[in-house]
Amino acid sequence: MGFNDIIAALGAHPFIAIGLAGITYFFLLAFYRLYLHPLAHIPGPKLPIVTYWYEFYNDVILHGKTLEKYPEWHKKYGPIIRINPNELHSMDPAFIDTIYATASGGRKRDKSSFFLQAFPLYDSCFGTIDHDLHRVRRASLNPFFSKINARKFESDICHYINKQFDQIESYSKTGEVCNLSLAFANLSIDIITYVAFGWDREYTSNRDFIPNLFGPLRSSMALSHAMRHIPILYKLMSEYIPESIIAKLDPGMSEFIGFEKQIYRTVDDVFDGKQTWNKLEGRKTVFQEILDGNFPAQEKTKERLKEGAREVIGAGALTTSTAITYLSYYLHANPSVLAKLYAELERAIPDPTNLPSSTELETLPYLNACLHETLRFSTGIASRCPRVPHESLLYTSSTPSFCNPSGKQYTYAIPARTPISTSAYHMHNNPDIFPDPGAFRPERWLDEQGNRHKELDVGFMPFSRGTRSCVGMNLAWVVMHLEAAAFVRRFGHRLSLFETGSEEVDFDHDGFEVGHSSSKGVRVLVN
Ligand code: HEM
Repeated sequence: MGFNDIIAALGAHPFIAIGLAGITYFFLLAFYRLYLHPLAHIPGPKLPIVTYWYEFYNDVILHGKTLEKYPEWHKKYGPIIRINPNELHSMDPAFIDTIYATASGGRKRDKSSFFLQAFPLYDSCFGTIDHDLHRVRRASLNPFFSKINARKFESDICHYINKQFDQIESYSKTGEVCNLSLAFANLSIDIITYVAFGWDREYTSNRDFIPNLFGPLRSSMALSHAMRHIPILYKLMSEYIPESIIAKLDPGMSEFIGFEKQIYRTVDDVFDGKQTWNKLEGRKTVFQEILDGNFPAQEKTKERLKEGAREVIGAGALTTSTAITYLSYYLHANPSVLAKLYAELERAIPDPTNLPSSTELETLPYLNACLHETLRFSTGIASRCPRVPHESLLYTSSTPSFCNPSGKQYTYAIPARTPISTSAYHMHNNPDIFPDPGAFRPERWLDEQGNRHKELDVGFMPFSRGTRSCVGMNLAWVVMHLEAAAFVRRFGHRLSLFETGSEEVDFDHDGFEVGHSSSKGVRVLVN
Protein backbone atom coordinates (compact mmCIF):
# COMPACT_ATOMS: atom_id res chain seq x y z
CA MET A 1 0.00 0.00 0.00
CA GLY A 2 1.55 3.28 -1.06
CA PHE A 3 1.41 6.69 0.63
CA ASN A 4 -1.39 7.85 -1.68
CA ASP A 5 -3.44 4.75 -0.79
CA ILE A 6 -3.04 5.50 2.92
CA ILE A 7 -4.18 9.10 2.41
CA ALA A 8 -7.14 7.86 0.36
CA ALA A 9 -8.08 5.30 3.06
CA LEU A 10 -7.89 7.96 5.79
CA GLY A 11 -9.94 10.32 3.64
CA ALA A 12 -12.63 7.66 3.47
CA HIS A 13 -12.58 7.27 7.29
CA PRO A 14 -12.26 10.81 8.69
CA PHE A 15 -12.83 9.79 12.35
CA ILE A 16 -9.98 7.31 12.21
CA ALA A 17 -7.83 10.02 10.60
CA ILE A 18 -8.66 12.52 13.35
CA GLY A 19 -8.00 9.87 16.02
CA LEU A 20 -4.61 8.99 14.55
CA ALA A 21 -3.69 12.66 14.21
CA GLY A 22 -4.61 13.19 17.89
CA ILE A 23 -2.53 10.23 19.04
CA THR A 24 0.44 11.34 16.95
CA TYR A 25 0.16 14.88 18.34
CA PHE A 26 0.01 13.55 21.92
CA PHE A 27 3.12 11.41 21.46
CA LEU A 28 5.05 14.22 19.78
CA LEU A 29 4.03 16.62 22.55
CA ALA A 30 5.00 14.10 25.21
CA PHE A 31 8.37 13.57 23.53
CA TYR A 32 8.93 17.33 23.35
CA ARG A 33 7.98 17.87 26.99
CA LEU A 34 10.17 15.03 28.24
CA TYR A 35 13.29 15.50 26.12
CA LEU A 36 13.35 18.81 24.25
CA HIS A 37 11.60 21.26 26.57
CA PRO A 38 13.79 24.00 28.18
CA LEU A 39 13.09 22.32 31.57
CA ALA A 40 13.96 18.80 30.32
CA HIS A 41 17.14 18.75 32.45
CA ILE A 42 15.09 19.08 35.66
CA PRO A 43 13.68 15.79 36.93
CA GLY A 44 10.16 14.96 37.98
CA PRO A 45 7.46 12.33 37.64
CA LYS A 46 6.81 11.52 33.98
CA LEU A 47 3.02 11.62 33.81
CA PRO A 48 2.51 15.17 35.20
CA ILE A 49 5.36 16.38 32.98
CA VAL A 50 3.69 14.91 29.92
CA THR A 51 0.17 16.18 30.53
CA TYR A 52 -1.87 18.64 32.63
CA TRP A 53 -4.59 16.00 32.78
CA TYR A 54 -2.75 14.37 35.69
CA GLU A 55 -3.06 17.56 37.78
CA PHE A 56 -6.64 17.98 36.57
CA TYR A 57 -7.53 14.48 37.75
CA ASN A 58 -5.92 14.90 41.18
CA ASP A 59 -7.04 18.46 41.88
CA VAL A 60 -10.42 18.67 40.16
CA ILE A 61 -11.78 15.12 40.23
CA LEU A 62 -10.16 13.99 43.48
CA HIS A 63 -10.41 17.50 44.97
CA GLY A 64 -7.10 19.16 45.85
CA LYS A 65 -4.90 16.08 46.05
CA THR A 66 -1.82 17.05 44.00
CA LEU A 67 -0.16 19.02 46.82
CA GLU A 68 0.08 15.88 48.96
CA LYS A 69 2.16 14.19 46.28
CA TYR A 70 4.99 16.73 46.27
CA PRO A 71 6.92 15.32 49.28
CA GLU A 72 7.05 11.83 47.75
CA TRP A 73 8.14 13.27 44.36
CA HIS A 74 10.80 15.41 46.02
CA LYS A 75 12.08 12.38 47.91
CA LYS A 76 12.53 10.55 44.62
CA TYR A 77 13.72 13.35 42.34
CA GLY A 78 15.41 15.93 44.60
CA PRO A 79 14.75 19.42 45.99
CA ILE A 80 13.73 21.03 42.66
CA ILE A 81 11.28 19.14 40.46
CA ARG A 82 8.94 19.60 37.54
CA ILE A 83 5.36 19.26 38.71
CA ASN A 84 3.64 19.82 35.38
CA PRO A 85 4.83 20.49 31.82
CA ASN A 86 5.90 24.09 32.48
CA GLU A 87 6.28 24.56 36.22
CA LEU A 88 8.81 23.82 38.96
CA HIS A 89 8.44 23.27 42.69
CA SER A 90 11.09 23.64 45.38
CA MET A 91 11.30 22.01 48.79
CA ASP A 92 14.46 23.81 49.91
CA PRO A 93 13.78 26.52 52.54
CA ALA A 94 17.03 28.25 51.58
CA PHE A 95 15.57 28.92 48.12
CA ILE A 96 12.37 30.64 49.36
CA ASP A 97 13.80 34.16 49.25
CA THR A 98 15.11 33.61 45.73
CA ILE A 99 11.72 32.48 44.44
CA TYR A 100 9.70 35.03 46.43
CA ALA A 101 12.25 37.80 46.02
CA THR A 102 12.05 41.41 47.11
CA ALA A 103 12.64 44.02 44.41
CA SER A 104 16.22 44.62 45.59
CA GLY A 105 18.79 44.39 42.82
CA GLY A 106 16.05 44.98 40.25
CA ARG A 107 14.61 41.49 40.62
CA LYS A 108 11.17 41.18 39.09
CA ARG A 109 8.51 38.59 39.76
CA ASP A 110 5.40 38.16 37.59
CA LYS A 111 2.53 35.96 38.65
CA SER A 112 1.79 32.83 36.67
CA SER A 113 -1.05 33.29 34.18
CA PHE A 114 -2.00 29.60 34.55
CA PHE A 115 -2.25 29.98 38.34
CA LEU A 116 -4.33 33.17 38.04
CA GLN A 117 -6.92 31.52 35.82
CA ALA A 118 -8.27 30.20 39.12
CA PHE A 119 -8.85 33.79 40.33
CA PRO A 120 -9.62 35.96 37.35
CA LEU A 121 -9.25 39.27 39.20
CA TYR A 122 -6.89 40.84 36.71
CA ASP A 123 -7.62 44.41 37.90
CA SER A 124 -6.69 43.58 41.50
CA CYS A 125 -3.27 43.64 43.09
CA PHE A 126 -3.34 39.89 43.78
CA GLY A 127 -4.45 39.13 40.21
CA THR A 128 -1.96 41.36 38.38
CA ILE A 129 0.39 39.27 36.26
CA ASP A 130 2.98 41.90 35.37
CA HIS A 131 5.57 42.90 37.98
CA ASP A 132 5.71 46.60 37.07
CA LEU A 133 1.94 47.08 37.00
CA HIS A 134 1.73 45.26 40.31
CA ARG A 135 4.20 47.76 41.83
CA VAL A 136 1.85 50.64 40.90
CA ARG A 137 -1.20 48.86 42.32
CA ARG A 138 0.60 47.78 45.43
CA ALA A 139 1.70 51.40 46.03
CA SER A 140 -1.97 52.39 46.01
CA LEU A 141 -2.71 49.93 48.86
CA ASN A 142 0.45 50.33 50.94
CA PRO A 143 -0.52 53.54 52.82
CA PHE A 144 -3.83 52.09 53.94
CA PHE A 145 -2.25 48.88 55.22
CA SER A 146 0.80 50.50 56.86
CA LYS A 147 1.52 49.55 60.47
CA ILE A 148 0.67 53.05 61.72
CA ASN A 149 -2.64 53.12 59.85
CA ALA A 150 -3.60 49.57 60.91
CA ARG A 151 -3.35 50.62 64.55
CA LYS A 152 -5.87 53.42 63.98
CA PHE A 153 -8.57 50.77 63.51
CA GLU A 154 -8.26 49.30 67.00
CA SER A 155 -11.38 50.83 68.51
CA ASP A 156 -13.51 49.70 65.52
CA ILE A 157 -12.03 46.22 65.73
CA CYS A 158 -12.75 46.05 69.48
CA HIS A 159 -16.31 47.21 68.85
CA TYR A 160 -16.99 44.20 66.61
CA ILE A 161 -15.07 41.82 68.90
CA ASN A 162 -17.23 42.83 71.88
CA LYS A 163 -20.40 42.55 69.82
CA GLN A 164 -19.60 39.05 68.56
CA PHE A 165 -18.28 37.83 71.92
CA ASP A 166 -21.55 38.98 73.55
CA GLN A 167 -23.31 36.71 71.04
CA ILE A 168 -21.03 33.81 71.98
CA GLU A 169 -21.59 34.57 75.67
CA SER A 170 -25.34 34.27 75.18
CA TYR A 171 -24.89 30.55 74.37
CA SER A 172 -24.02 30.00 78.04
CA LYS A 173 -27.61 30.82 78.98
CA THR A 174 -29.22 28.34 76.57
CA GLY A 175 -26.67 25.51 76.58
CA GLU A 176 -26.72 25.44 72.76
CA VAL A 177 -23.67 24.42 70.78
CA CYS A 178 -21.75 27.42 69.49
CA ASN A 179 -19.93 27.13 66.18
CA LEU A 180 -16.76 29.21 66.50
CA SER A 181 -15.79 28.75 62.84
CA LEU A 182 -18.98 30.58 61.83
CA ALA A 183 -18.67 33.14 64.62
CA PHE A 184 -15.09 34.11 63.72
CA ALA A 185 -15.88 34.20 60.00
CA ASN A 186 -18.67 36.74 60.55
CA LEU A 187 -16.51 38.73 62.92
CA SER A 188 -13.77 38.91 60.28
CA ILE A 189 -16.14 40.01 57.52
CA ASP A 190 -17.55 42.82 59.66
CA ILE A 191 -14.10 44.00 60.69
CA ILE A 192 -12.56 43.93 57.22
CA THR A 193 -15.51 45.49 55.39
CA TYR A 194 -15.85 48.25 57.96
CA VAL A 195 -12.22 49.23 58.44
CA ALA A 196 -11.43 48.97 54.73
CA PHE A 197 -14.62 50.39 53.19
CA GLY A 198 -16.75 51.85 55.96
CA TRP A 199 -19.54 49.31 55.24
CA ASP A 200 -21.25 47.85 58.27
CA ARG A 201 -22.46 44.48 56.96
CA GLU A 202 -23.90 43.62 60.40
CA TYR A 203 -22.99 39.95 60.17
CA THR A 204 -22.17 40.08 63.88
CA SER A 205 -25.78 41.12 64.60
CA ASN A 206 -26.95 37.56 64.00
CA ARG A 207 -26.86 35.40 67.07
CA ASP A 208 -27.02 32.17 65.04
CA PHE A 209 -24.18 33.45 62.77
CA ILE A 210 -26.45 33.05 59.70
CA PRO A 211 -26.12 34.32 56.97
CA ASN A 212 -22.46 33.48 56.87
CA LEU A 213 -19.78 33.79 54.22
CA PHE A 214 -17.65 30.97 55.66
CA GLY A 215 -19.26 28.35 53.38
CA PRO A 216 -19.51 30.62 50.32
CA LEU A 217 -15.90 31.77 50.49
CA ARG A 218 -14.81 28.18 50.93
CA SER A 219 -17.00 27.13 47.99
CA SER A 220 -15.43 29.77 45.79
CA MET A 221 -11.94 28.64 46.79
CA ALA A 222 -12.83 25.00 46.32
CA LEU A 223 -13.70 25.86 42.72
CA SER A 224 -10.27 27.36 42.15
CA HIS A 225 -8.71 24.14 40.82
CA ALA A 226 -11.52 23.62 38.32
CA MET A 227 -11.31 27.27 37.19
CA ARG A 228 -7.55 27.01 36.71
CA HIS A 229 -8.05 24.15 34.27
CA ILE A 230 -11.35 25.34 32.74
CA PRO A 231 -11.14 29.16 32.87
CA ILE A 232 -14.51 29.69 31.17
CA LEU A 233 -16.21 28.23 34.28
CA TYR A 234 -16.03 31.49 36.26
CA LYS A 235 -17.57 33.54 33.45
CA LEU A 236 -20.30 30.95 33.03
CA MET A 237 -21.14 30.94 36.72
CA SER A 238 -21.01 34.67 37.30
CA GLU A 239 -22.58 35.89 34.04
CA TYR A 240 -24.57 33.25 32.20
CA ILE A 241 -26.00 30.68 34.59
CA PRO A 242 -29.06 32.14 36.39
CA GLU A 243 -28.55 32.68 40.10
CA SER A 244 -31.51 30.42 40.88
CA ILE A 245 -29.74 27.47 39.24
CA ILE A 246 -26.45 28.22 41.01
CA ALA A 247 -28.36 28.43 44.30
CA LYS A 248 -29.71 24.95 43.68
CA LEU A 249 -26.32 23.54 42.63
CA ASP A 250 -24.33 25.29 45.33
CA PRO A 251 -26.17 27.52 47.83
CA GLY A 252 -22.84 28.80 49.16
CA MET A 253 -21.75 30.01 45.77
CA SER A 254 -24.96 31.93 45.21
CA GLU A 255 -24.57 33.74 48.57
CA PHE A 256 -21.04 34.63 47.52
CA ILE A 257 -22.09 35.92 44.10
CA GLY A 258 -24.86 37.95 45.77
CA PHE A 259 -22.31 39.51 48.14
CA GLU A 260 -20.03 40.28 45.22
CA LYS A 261 -22.88 41.94 43.32
CA GLN A 262 -23.66 44.16 46.31
CA ILE A 263 -20.06 45.35 46.34
CA TYR A 264 -20.19 46.04 42.61
CA ARG A 265 -23.50 47.91 42.91
CA THR A 266 -22.09 50.21 45.58
CA VAL A 267 -19.11 51.09 43.36
CA ASP A 268 -21.45 51.68 40.37
CA ASP A 269 -23.75 53.88 42.48
CA VAL A 270 -20.88 56.06 43.63
CA PHE A 271 -19.51 56.44 40.09
CA ASP A 272 -23.03 57.27 38.84
CA GLY A 273 -23.45 59.88 41.59
CA LYS A 274 -26.28 58.01 43.35
CA GLN A 275 -24.38 57.83 46.63
CA THR A 276 -21.07 58.98 48.09
CA TRP A 277 -18.26 56.92 49.61
CA ASN A 278 -18.66 56.30 53.28
CA LYS A 279 -16.65 58.79 55.27
CA LEU A 280 -14.85 57.59 58.37
CA GLU A 281 -13.68 59.96 61.07
CA GLY A 282 -10.00 60.85 60.89
CA ARG A 283 -9.03 58.32 58.21
CA LYS A 284 -9.63 57.22 54.66
CA THR A 285 -11.13 54.03 53.23
CA VAL A 286 -9.18 51.91 50.76
CA PHE A 287 -11.18 53.51 47.93
CA GLN A 288 -10.32 57.03 49.05
CA GLU A 289 -6.63 56.14 49.36
CA ILE A 290 -6.66 54.90 45.75
CA LEU A 291 -8.71 57.80 44.35
CA ASP A 292 -6.72 60.50 46.18
CA GLY A 293 -3.35 58.95 45.29
CA ASN A 294 -1.09 60.11 42.52
CA PHE A 295 -1.81 57.19 40.19
CA PRO A 296 -2.65 56.99 36.49
CA ALA A 297 -6.35 57.37 35.62
CA GLN A 298 -6.62 53.71 34.55
CA GLU A 299 -5.86 52.78 38.17
CA LYS A 300 -8.95 54.66 39.35
CA THR A 301 -11.58 52.98 37.24
CA LYS A 302 -14.73 51.23 38.41
CA GLU A 303 -13.26 47.84 37.54
CA ARG A 304 -10.10 48.51 39.49
CA LEU A 305 -12.09 49.52 42.59
CA LYS A 306 -14.50 46.60 42.33
CA GLU A 307 -11.76 44.05 42.11
CA GLY A 308 -9.76 45.88 44.77
CA ALA A 309 -12.73 45.51 47.14
CA ARG A 310 -13.20 41.88 46.25
CA GLU A 311 -9.58 41.00 46.81
CA VAL A 312 -9.32 42.77 50.15
CA ILE A 313 -12.42 41.02 51.47
CA GLY A 314 -11.59 37.69 49.87
CA ALA A 315 -7.96 37.72 50.98
CA GLY A 316 -8.49 39.19 54.41
CA ALA A 317 -11.58 37.56 55.82
CA LEU A 318 -11.14 33.80 55.97
CA THR A 319 -7.37 33.85 56.40
CA THR A 320 -7.69 35.79 59.66
CA SER A 321 -10.75 33.95 60.91
CA THR A 322 -9.27 30.53 60.11
CA ALA A 323 -6.21 31.44 62.17
CA ILE A 324 -8.24 32.46 65.22
CA THR A 325 -10.55 29.46 64.87
CA TYR A 326 -7.52 27.15 64.77
CA LEU A 327 -6.12 28.91 67.84
CA SER A 328 -9.39 28.34 69.70
CA TYR A 329 -9.26 24.64 68.80
CA TYR A 330 -5.61 24.06 69.68
CA LEU A 331 -5.92 25.92 73.00
CA HIS A 332 -8.85 23.78 74.09
CA ALA A 333 -7.25 20.59 72.81
CA ASN A 334 -4.10 21.49 74.81
CA PRO A 335 -5.29 22.68 78.25
CA SER A 336 -1.75 23.30 79.55
CA VAL A 337 -1.13 25.77 76.70
CA LEU A 338 -4.44 27.49 77.44
CA ALA A 339 -3.56 27.72 81.16
CA LYS A 340 -0.17 29.28 80.41
CA LEU A 341 -1.61 31.79 77.94
CA TYR A 342 -4.47 32.67 80.29
CA ALA A 343 -2.01 33.31 83.14
CA GLU A 344 0.04 35.65 80.92
CA LEU A 345 -3.06 37.53 79.78
CA GLU A 346 -4.51 37.75 83.29
CA ARG A 347 -1.34 39.55 84.41
CA ALA A 348 -1.29 41.83 81.37
CA ILE A 349 -5.01 42.61 81.25
CA PRO A 350 -6.34 43.20 84.79
CA ASP A 351 -9.67 44.48 83.44
CA PRO A 352 -10.98 42.17 80.68
CA THR A 353 -13.34 44.88 79.42
CA ASN A 354 -10.40 47.17 78.77
CA LEU A 355 -7.95 45.68 76.28
CA PRO A 356 -4.45 47.14 75.98
CA SER A 357 -3.34 48.32 72.52
CA SER A 358 -2.10 45.78 70.01
CA THR A 359 1.39 47.32 70.42
CA GLU A 360 1.36 46.29 74.10
CA LEU A 361 -0.08 42.87 73.26
CA GLU A 362 2.73 42.30 70.77
CA THR A 363 5.21 42.43 73.66
CA LEU A 364 3.62 39.37 75.35
CA PRO A 365 5.95 36.48 74.48
CA TYR A 366 3.60 33.56 74.98
CA LEU A 367 0.70 35.19 73.11
CA ASN A 368 3.08 35.85 70.25
CA ALA A 369 4.38 32.30 70.34
CA CYS A 370 0.81 30.93 70.29
CA LEU A 371 -0.05 33.09 67.26
CA HIS A 372 3.08 32.00 65.38
CA GLU A 373 2.34 28.35 66.13
CA THR A 374 -1.26 28.87 65.02
CA LEU A 375 -0.20 30.42 61.70
CA ARG A 376 2.17 27.51 61.21
CA PHE A 377 -0.89 25.23 61.28
CA SER A 378 -3.45 27.46 59.59
CA THR A 379 -0.81 28.21 56.92
CA GLY A 380 -2.53 31.13 55.18
CA ILE A 381 -2.62 29.70 51.68
CA ALA A 382 -2.00 25.99 51.33
CA SER A 383 -1.75 25.91 47.53
CA ARG A 384 1.50 26.50 45.75
CA CYS A 385 1.71 30.20 44.77
CA PRO A 386 4.07 30.34 41.81
CA ARG A 387 6.21 33.31 40.83
CA VAL A 388 7.70 33.91 37.42
CA PRO A 389 11.20 35.41 37.77
CA HIS A 390 12.28 37.66 34.91
CA GLU A 391 15.89 36.54 35.33
CA SER A 392 17.33 33.04 35.15
CA LEU A 393 18.04 31.42 38.52
CA LEU A 394 20.83 29.16 39.65
CA TYR A 395 19.92 26.58 42.26
CA THR A 396 22.55 24.78 44.33
CA SER A 397 21.33 22.60 47.17
CA SER A 398 22.04 24.15 50.52
CA THR A 399 22.25 21.40 53.12
CA PRO A 400 23.09 17.67 53.17
CA SER A 401 19.38 16.81 53.33
CA PHE A 402 19.00 18.38 49.89
CA CYS A 403 21.96 16.57 48.31
CA ASN A 404 21.59 13.42 46.24
CA PRO A 405 22.14 9.98 47.87
CA SER A 406 25.89 10.03 47.07
CA GLY A 407 26.20 13.34 48.95
CA LYS A 408 26.60 15.44 45.79
CA GLN A 409 24.93 18.84 45.60
CA TYR A 410 22.17 19.30 43.07
CA THR A 411 22.79 22.23 40.72
CA TYR A 412 20.26 23.47 38.21
CA ALA A 413 20.14 26.43 35.86
CA ILE A 414 16.52 27.55 35.76
CA PRO A 415 15.62 29.49 32.61
CA ALA A 416 14.18 33.00 32.95
CA ARG A 417 10.36 33.21 33.05
CA THR A 418 9.89 29.72 34.49
CA PRO A 419 6.98 29.55 36.96
CA ILE A 420 8.32 28.20 40.26
CA SER A 421 6.86 27.86 43.73
CA THR A 422 7.16 26.29 47.11
CA SER A 423 4.26 25.56 49.47
CA ALA A 424 3.85 27.08 52.92
CA TYR A 425 2.06 23.92 54.04
CA HIS A 426 5.14 21.76 53.41
CA MET A 427 7.55 24.34 54.80
CA HIS A 428 5.53 24.61 58.00
CA ASN A 429 5.65 20.83 58.40
CA ASN A 430 9.37 20.44 57.73
CA PRO A 431 10.70 18.40 60.70
CA ASP A 432 14.23 19.79 60.25
CA ILE A 433 12.91 23.24 61.13
CA PHE A 434 9.90 22.32 63.26
CA PRO A 435 10.64 19.00 65.00
CA ASP A 436 7.51 16.93 65.66
CA PRO A 437 5.58 19.24 63.30
CA GLY A 438 2.17 17.73 64.11
CA ALA A 439 2.39 18.88 67.76
CA PHE A 440 1.00 22.30 68.73
CA ARG A 441 3.93 23.59 70.82
CA PRO A 442 4.16 27.39 71.14
CA GLU A 443 7.30 26.88 73.26
CA ARG A 444 9.25 26.01 70.11
CA TRP A 445 9.12 29.72 69.19
CA LEU A 446 10.77 30.92 72.45
CA ASP A 447 14.31 30.71 73.77
CA GLU A 448 15.15 30.52 77.49
CA GLN A 449 15.01 34.31 77.86
CA GLY A 450 11.53 34.35 76.34
CA ASN A 451 12.74 35.91 73.07
CA ARG A 452 11.41 34.58 69.80
CA HIS A 453 13.60 32.07 67.97
CA LYS A 454 14.32 33.96 64.76
CA GLU A 455 15.97 30.95 63.11
CA LEU A 456 12.56 29.29 62.67
CA ASP A 457 11.65 32.12 60.30
CA VAL A 458 13.66 30.36 57.58
CA GLY A 459 10.69 28.07 56.88
CA PHE A 460 7.86 30.29 58.09
CA MET A 461 5.85 31.96 55.35
CA PRO A 462 2.14 32.33 56.24
CA PHE A 463 2.08 35.73 54.52
CA SER A 464 4.37 34.59 51.69
CA ARG A 465 7.51 36.66 51.02
CA GLY A 466 8.88 39.35 48.74
CA THR A 467 7.11 41.82 46.50
CA ARG A 468 3.89 39.78 46.24
CA SER A 469 3.56 38.98 49.96
CA CYS A 470 0.42 39.83 51.94
CA VAL A 471 -0.29 43.55 51.97
CA GLY A 472 -2.74 43.08 54.87
CA MET A 473 -0.17 41.54 57.20
CA ASN A 474 -0.01 44.50 59.62
CA LEU A 475 -3.78 44.62 59.89
CA ALA A 476 -3.91 40.83 60.31
CA TRP A 477 -1.46 40.97 63.23
CA VAL A 478 -3.45 43.77 64.91
CA VAL A 479 -6.72 41.84 64.49
CA MET A 480 -5.25 38.53 65.63
CA HIS A 481 -3.61 40.01 68.75
CA LEU A 482 -6.80 41.78 69.79
CA GLU A 483 -9.13 38.85 69.01
CA ALA A 484 -6.90 36.24 70.66
CA ALA A 485 -6.31 38.30 73.80
CA ALA A 486 -9.98 39.22 74.17
CA PHE A 487 -11.13 35.65 73.49
CA VAL A 488 -8.84 33.96 76.01
CA ARG A 489 -9.19 36.66 78.67
CA ARG A 490 -12.97 36.67 78.40
CA PHE A 491 -13.80 32.98 78.01
CA GLY A 492 -10.73 31.51 79.71
CA HIS A 493 -11.55 27.97 80.78
CA ARG A 494 -15.31 28.31 80.29
CA LEU A 495 -15.46 26.65 76.86
CA SER A 496 -15.33 22.94 76.14
CA LEU A 497 -15.01 21.37 72.71
CA PHE A 498 -18.21 19.72 71.47
CA GLU A 499 -17.82 16.76 69.10
CA THR A 500 -14.74 18.50 67.73
CA GLY A 501 -11.56 16.52 67.25
CA SER A 502 -8.43 17.25 65.26
CA GLU A 503 -10.22 16.09 62.08
CA GLU A 504 -12.02 19.47 62.06
CA VAL A 505 -8.74 21.30 61.49
CA ASP A 506 -6.37 18.67 60.07
CA PHE A 507 -5.32 19.20 56.48
CA ASP A 508 -6.92 16.65 54.14
CA HIS A 509 -6.93 18.50 50.81
CA ASP A 510 -5.69 21.65 49.15
CA GLY A 511 -8.73 23.91 48.97
CA PHE A 512 -6.47 26.95 48.37
CA GLU A 513 -6.71 27.43 52.14
CA VAL A 514 -5.91 24.48 54.37
CA GLY A 515 -9.02 22.52 55.01
CA HIS A 516 -10.83 19.38 55.83
CA SER A 517 -13.53 18.56 53.31
CA SER A 518 -16.09 17.29 55.81
CA SER A 519 -15.37 19.78 58.61
CA LYS A 520 -18.44 20.94 60.51
CA GLY A 521 -16.44 23.66 62.22
CA VAL A 522 -14.97 24.05 65.69
CA ARG A 523 -17.94 23.73 68.06
CA VAL A 524 -17.97 24.48 71.77
CA LEU A 525 -20.27 24.59 74.77
CA VAL A 526 -20.07 27.82 76.74
CA ASN A 527 -20.20 27.44 80.55
C1 HEM B 1 -3.79 35.63 58.99
C2 HEM B 1 -4.17 36.43 58.04
C3 HEM B 1 -3.63 36.44 56.63
C4 HEM B 1 -2.84 35.55 55.97
C5 HEM B 1 -2.26 34.26 56.52
C6 HEM B 1 -2.64 36.05 54.62
C7 HEM B 1 -1.88 35.42 53.64
C8 HEM B 1 -1.61 35.97 52.40
C9 HEM B 1 -0.71 35.38 51.42
C10 HEM B 1 0.06 34.09 51.61
C11 HEM B 1 -0.69 36.20 50.34
C12 HEM B 1 0.13 36.01 49.06
C13 HEM B 1 -0.66 35.32 48.00
C14 HEM B 1 0.17 34.94 46.81
O1 HEM B 1 1.28 34.48 46.96
O2 HEM B 1 -0.31 35.06 45.70
C15 HEM B 1 -1.59 37.29 50.60
C16 HEM B 1 -1.84 38.33 49.73
C17 HEM B 1 -2.75 39.33 50.00
N1 HEM B 1 -3.43 39.55 51.17
FE1 HEM B 1 -3.28 38.44 52.85
N2 HEM B 1 -3.33 37.22 54.49
C18 HEM B 1 -3.93 37.50 55.70
C19 HEM B 1 -4.69 38.60 56.00
C20 HEM B 1 -4.99 39.61 55.13
C21 HEM B 1 -5.80 40.77 55.44
C22 HEM B 1 -6.39 41.07 56.82
C23 HEM B 1 -5.92 41.48 54.29
C24 HEM B 1 -6.67 42.76 54.03
C25 HEM B 1 -7.68 43.19 54.71
C26 HEM B 1 -5.18 40.78 53.25
C27 HEM B 1 -5.07 41.20 51.94
C28 HEM B 1 -4.23 40.63 51.01
C29 HEM B 1 -4.06 41.16 49.66
C30 HEM B 1 -4.78 42.38 49.08
C31 HEM B 1 -3.13 40.33 49.04
C32 HEM B 1 -2.56 40.50 47.61
C33 HEM B 1 -1.28 41.30 47.75
C34 HEM B 1 -0.52 41.50 46.47
O3 HEM B 1 -0.71 40.75 45.53
O4 HEM B 1 0.29 42.43 46.44
N3 HEM B 1 -4.63 39.66 53.80
N4 HEM B 1 -2.13 37.13 51.87
